[in-house]
Amino acid sequence: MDWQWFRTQLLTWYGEYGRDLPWRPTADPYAVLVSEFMLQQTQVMTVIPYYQRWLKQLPTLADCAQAQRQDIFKLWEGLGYYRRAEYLHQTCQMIMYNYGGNIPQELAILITLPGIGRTTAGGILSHAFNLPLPILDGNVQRVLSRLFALTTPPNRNQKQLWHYSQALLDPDQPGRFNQALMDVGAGVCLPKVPHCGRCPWQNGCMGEQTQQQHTLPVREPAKEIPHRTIGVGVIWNAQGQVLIDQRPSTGLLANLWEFPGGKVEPGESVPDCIRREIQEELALDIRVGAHLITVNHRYTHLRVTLVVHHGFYQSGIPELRGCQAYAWVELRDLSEYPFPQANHKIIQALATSPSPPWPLEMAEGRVQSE
Ligand SMILES: Nc1nc2c([nH]c(=O)n2[C@H]2C[C@H](O)[C@@H](COP(=O)(O)OP(=O)(O)OP(=O)(O)O)O2)c(=O)[nH]1
Ligand SMILES: [Mg+2]
Repeated sequence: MDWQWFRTQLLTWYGEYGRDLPWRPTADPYAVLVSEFMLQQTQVMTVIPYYQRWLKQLPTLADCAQAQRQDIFKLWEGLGYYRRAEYLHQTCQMIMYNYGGNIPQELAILITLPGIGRTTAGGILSHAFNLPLPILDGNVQRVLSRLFALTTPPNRNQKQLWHYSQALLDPDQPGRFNQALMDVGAGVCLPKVPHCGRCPWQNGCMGEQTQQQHTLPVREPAKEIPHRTIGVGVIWNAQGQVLIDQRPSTGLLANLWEFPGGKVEPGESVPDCIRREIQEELALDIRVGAHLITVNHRYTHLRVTLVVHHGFYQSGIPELRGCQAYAWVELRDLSEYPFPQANHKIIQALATSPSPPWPLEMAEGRVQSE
């Protein structure tokens, strides 16, 4: 295989068509680290404003290490996969306290840090330190599967894919090479419609030569995503504040705030579910009132239908039974807390209903879907 041909083709193409992205010109390893975390599972266009805001508020690794958890989550809100925010925070703290504030330049060490897998480590080391380490995210897996006509589904073919990513990599300009490879994946070798006519590797692509560019990579049949109906209560107290709680530090949507509630059990009505959940999670007695909104939302591994009712505090002192913290807050202060994506519609519905004191039971229910 003439690896040099692939390198020259790609880097020449990149010089002309490479994207102008805010993290590309930087030589600051911390800025590269932030960009790599944000780009895990998230598209470039979505990441850009988050990246810029993050570096404005936390310009150095030390700033990030010392930041409050709450501020970290707030800066990440809306970007999804919130685990990444927590890992990035922890990683910066570990680099600060265990490695004197310098990002370790050894792959074997770097991948021991929270949230850093081989691809993220390769991205950081090649970009920030120009070390010859390959990457293999979803886009790269697709490009390589086509380029070498690999007919095994990528999730069962990791070893071979890593091998190709390493073999192709330009040892002199690994940072540029990896960036260019990502641009091919994001702009040319697209999942549904590969633009082979614009590809720097067209003449060397075994997938195209065998007319498999539309069928590769081979996908394994997708699993059904389970669906759950969730009863959710917006509980009001006599001061016109509403009750929110912070989800546990592990599991789905860890550390985010929510309106208390949970899964409706078989045969249970939604109001019964809300009463039970608030008893189970916070040990409070409430009365359930009018329906506020129903929101359908799809997370990566779960689809939920949130059936939201108003509710009224009756009695009890909150106990933290299934959550980390709780707070009674004014409606206008809700925006200070990081919530799951699906909650924006709930908060919007609250903002457009009349403010308390008002006959809460009379509130009109509205149904809204995806
Ligand atoms: N309670 C609640 N759940 C929400 C909100 N927003 C949101 O996306 N959800 C999602 C997160 C979860 O996938 C689901 C709630 O399920 P859960 O995991 O809390 O269920 P649960 O209380 O029955 O807990 P468990 O018995 O499974 O531990 O709904 C919200 O404001 N309140
Ligand atoms: Mg719950």
